[in-house]
Amino acid sequence: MVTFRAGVEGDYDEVNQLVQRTFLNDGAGREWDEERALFEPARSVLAVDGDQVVGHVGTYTRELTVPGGVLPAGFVTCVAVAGTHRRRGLASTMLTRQLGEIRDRGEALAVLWASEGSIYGRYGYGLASRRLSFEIDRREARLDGSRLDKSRLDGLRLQAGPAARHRAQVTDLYEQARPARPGFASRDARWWDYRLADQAWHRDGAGPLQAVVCHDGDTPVGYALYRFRSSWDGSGPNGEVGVMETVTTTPAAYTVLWDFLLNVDLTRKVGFWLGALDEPLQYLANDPRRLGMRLGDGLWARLLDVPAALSGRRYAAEVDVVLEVADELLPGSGGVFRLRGGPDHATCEPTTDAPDLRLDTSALAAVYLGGNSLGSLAAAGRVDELHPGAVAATAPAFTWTRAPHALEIF
Ligand SMILES: CC(=O)SCCNC(=O)CCNC(=O)[C@H](O)C(C)(C)COP(=O)(O)OP(=O)(O)OC[C@H]1O[C@@H](n2cnc3c(N)ncnc32)[C@H](O)[C@@H]1OP(=O)(O)O
Repeated sequence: MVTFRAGVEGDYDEVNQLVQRTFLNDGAGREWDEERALFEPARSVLAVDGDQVVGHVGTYTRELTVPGGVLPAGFVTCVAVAGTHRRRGLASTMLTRQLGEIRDRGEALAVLWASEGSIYGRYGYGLASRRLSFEIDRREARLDGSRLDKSRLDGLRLQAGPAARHRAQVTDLYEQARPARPGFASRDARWWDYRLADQAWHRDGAGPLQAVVCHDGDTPVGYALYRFRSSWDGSGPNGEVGVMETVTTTPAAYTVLWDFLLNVDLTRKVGFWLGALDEPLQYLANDPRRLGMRLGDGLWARLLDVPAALSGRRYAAEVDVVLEVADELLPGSGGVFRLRGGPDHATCEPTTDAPDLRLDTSALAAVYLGGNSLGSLAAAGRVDELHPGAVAATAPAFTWTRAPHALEIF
């Protein structure tokens, strides 16, 4: 019989083996101390059959930047059920129990990256951010010289080398950028150990992790993490630059860093898998089509405490609206709420007033980070307008200056 329990300290190895197997990795040589250090056993839910762990869902305790704020959130990870025990409801039981735990800890929302897009909607998650991936033929693509203000680029200089050597500057820049960008997640020392860990098996044939830091005078203003992959074919050099992330505090730093990444001798391609939907590169390139852009999904979000989540973000325009939120899985998290908000204030409280808009919790999650328009969800029939004009009056408030951007899969 399968039973469920919280994790304990000694569970990591068995959980890791289960996760490696279910993700179709052989697990060989994938012992990873930096990942082990992230494991929060008490936040895991395990399914156990006899003495065997046959299911797991995990949660990391982190902060998530939302429009105009930073909130504690449950970062859901390592959802796995053994092949022998699938489609019997084990994941549903664990994921539901996990959502209760996240809510009871006072975290207003949960976020995750989905292995398959069809899994999480049924648990109230909504696709809240998207990513653009880039596969750039660098002989065809370059930054458009006419858009580069050379006077602003003067005085910027680059310093490159093994990523670990630049850790202090990189972490500092990330902390400066984090509060302003929805989708960014807190990274304490353990998370930086993990991010900068340079496991050979993780390189997928590429070289060691590199950092390039841009300085304006003595001040660091941006960095990129990347790897080179050396390759030669019959016609000569065919190397690649694989960009992991770029974080900048000025537009000039962004331009200089991408100019560097696009102009590495002996390379032909630049890959960037986790770009933002509004990645500035697409507005700087001489020919955006040459950037090989592809749309992908990003963070899925699940609201657990609607008033805390909605009052914890800010709004691009003044809004005063009553929302009826249906939550089939966790009815206690739904209800009717009045949201009053603007660029520098927000309150959200249960109300008995008549609702202006009716939507389910996954539709609200989809617009929560500002990555989807409420009007688009309404066009899909996922928001009911109960008061004429309510969609048009509310949609602009839920947008934000920048698209949400999740920099890393966890
Ligand atoms: C955040 C993350 O970690 S994402 C990673 C998710 N994990 C993986 O992809 C690893 C490989 N897959 C697995 O381990 C399992 O198939 C899981 C965890 C995805 C699902 O576990 P199960 O115990 O089989 O799920 P469960 O029986 O509770 O099914 C719940 C529902 O989800 C559906 N479902 C489950 N897996 C999938 C899937 N891969 N694709 C589409 N639907 C799915 C089921 O059909 C079921 O639907 P229903 O409620 O309409 O009947």
